[in-house]
Amino acid sequence: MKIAIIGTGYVGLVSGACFAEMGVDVTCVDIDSKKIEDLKQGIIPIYEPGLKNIVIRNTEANRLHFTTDLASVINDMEIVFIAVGTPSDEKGTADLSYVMTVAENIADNMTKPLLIVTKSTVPVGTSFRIKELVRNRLDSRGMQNLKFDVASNPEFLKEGAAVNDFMSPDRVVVGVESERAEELMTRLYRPFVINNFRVIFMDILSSEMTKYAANAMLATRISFMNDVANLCELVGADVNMVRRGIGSDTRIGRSFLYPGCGYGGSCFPKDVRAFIKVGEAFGYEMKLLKAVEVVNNNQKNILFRKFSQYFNEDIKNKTVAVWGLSFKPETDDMREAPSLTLIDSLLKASVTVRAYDPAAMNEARKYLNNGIYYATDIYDAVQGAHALIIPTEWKEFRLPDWNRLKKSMDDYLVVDGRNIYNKEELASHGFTYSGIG
Ligand SMILES: NC(=O)c1ccc[n+]([C@@H]2O[C@H](COP(=O)([O-])OP(=O)(O)OC[C@H]3O[C@@H](n4cnc5c(N)ncnc54)[C@H](O)[C@@H]3O)[C@@H](O)[C@H]2O)c1
Ligand SMILES: O=c1ccn([C@@H]2O[C@H](COP(=O)(O)OP(=O)(O)O[C@H]3O[C@H](CO)[C@@H](O)[C@H](O)[C@H]3O)[C@@H](O)[C@H]2O)c(=O)[nH]1
Repeated sequence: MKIAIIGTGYVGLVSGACFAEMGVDVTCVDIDSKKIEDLKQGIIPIYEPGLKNIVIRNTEANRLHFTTDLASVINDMEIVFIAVGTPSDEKGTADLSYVMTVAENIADNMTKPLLIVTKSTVPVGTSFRIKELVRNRLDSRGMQNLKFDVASNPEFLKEGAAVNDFMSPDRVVVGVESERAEELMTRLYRPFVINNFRVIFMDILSSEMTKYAANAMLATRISFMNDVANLCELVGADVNMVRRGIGSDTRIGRSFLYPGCGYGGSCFPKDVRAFIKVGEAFGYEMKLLKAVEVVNNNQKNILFRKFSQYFNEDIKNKTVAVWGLSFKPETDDMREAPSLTLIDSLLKASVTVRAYDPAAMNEARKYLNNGIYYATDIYDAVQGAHALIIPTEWKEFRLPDWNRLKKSMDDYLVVDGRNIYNKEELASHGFTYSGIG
């Protein structure tokens, strides 16, 4: 089976590499020629555990190819996936310009029947817009008889665990409107779910809706727990115990109940905004999701507030060590990372920032202007610091040498944005601890 994936970012590259791993002949297409040249040489543009080996192995096996030239490959394909970005526009609506440009490109070059699959996260109705656009452009080329199908196949992988999520999905959601599309997608996904067939076929609108509903539900759980944590702090309850107490109810479940300094990343923030806008477009107010967003924006300021309150707002010219810059561990992705909100507030308050991240330092430089010091490791970051703040829970932060840290710091506040430390233990080393909840 031959497929093309257009857009070689987090989703396109992981999907392409994983499909190739299952024996599919995959061509990854991108307009970024530097990215494509690098990939041909086994240089991976993102930090994603396990990805490099799969890319190199399948490139060497001649099952995974990279090109910038869609036109030269499209007519060899049975399926083409659209996996380009759908960022928020200035109003929070999903910007579909990349998706539509790709659809035009497909329409202007296809000469054989094709299944066009939307993998990007898109507002309900987008796959039908693609269908209409492609049909119109084919007709205007005099190709009224050329048949094609569309399908929706939203992606549910998490960054930092993307390969595993893709290779062993909880489920695969596919929206179709023709038997041919269902047959092709069944054939493509069978190797991933061979012992337990978890492909859920549905209509296209429901499939597009499922993706936003899943992310919105997860974001809602997080904002709910952040509210619960903030109230726990006021009433003197322990949110970690509350989390365990409610998570052991199988109706609630344990995952995605961790309070913190807000959700970030390239998906939850933009998809919650876009889902609210889908509601607006249909005259329906998504009140709950608006609150989810408000809670999250507030939570992203919590680390700065705790630091500032500890020093009675007298923070000018203080020094802060920030451990963890990416929006979550095991990725270098900085999109909408809570660390950005924190560092912005610190710099505005004339606080000196010494930052360290195991993987995202280069990426962080693109998001943060000069004015912060990029430390070589966690110990370098705390030199002369009055406080240590942790927005991201990388594993290497879990068990530091507290005595060594104490000797390097000028004051001893630890603001733990992900509740990875124990208050009593830190107190025994002479630190003042402030977690979430
Ligand atoms: N990142 C995730 O974890 C994740 C998970 C599930 C779904 N999604 C969704 O998948 C989509 C892609 O997200 P991403 O994070 O992989 O994006 P990304 O920004 O990492 O990658 C997008 C890629 O598309 C390329 N591109 C743009 N226009 C192009 C064109 N005309 N032709 C070919 N390539 C083009 C860009 O150069 C870039 O390499 C989004 O809709 C996102 O919401 C993302
Ligand atoms: O209990 C939790 C779980 C997560 N987070 C935060 O939520 C954000 C998102 O985390 P996560 O969902 O693990 O990463 P993403 O890679 O953004 O993945 C989400 O977004 C993707 C893009 O749509 C979807 O495919 C995934 O299913 C969905 O989990 C991060 O800032 C986390 O720190 C919490 O604060 N508490």
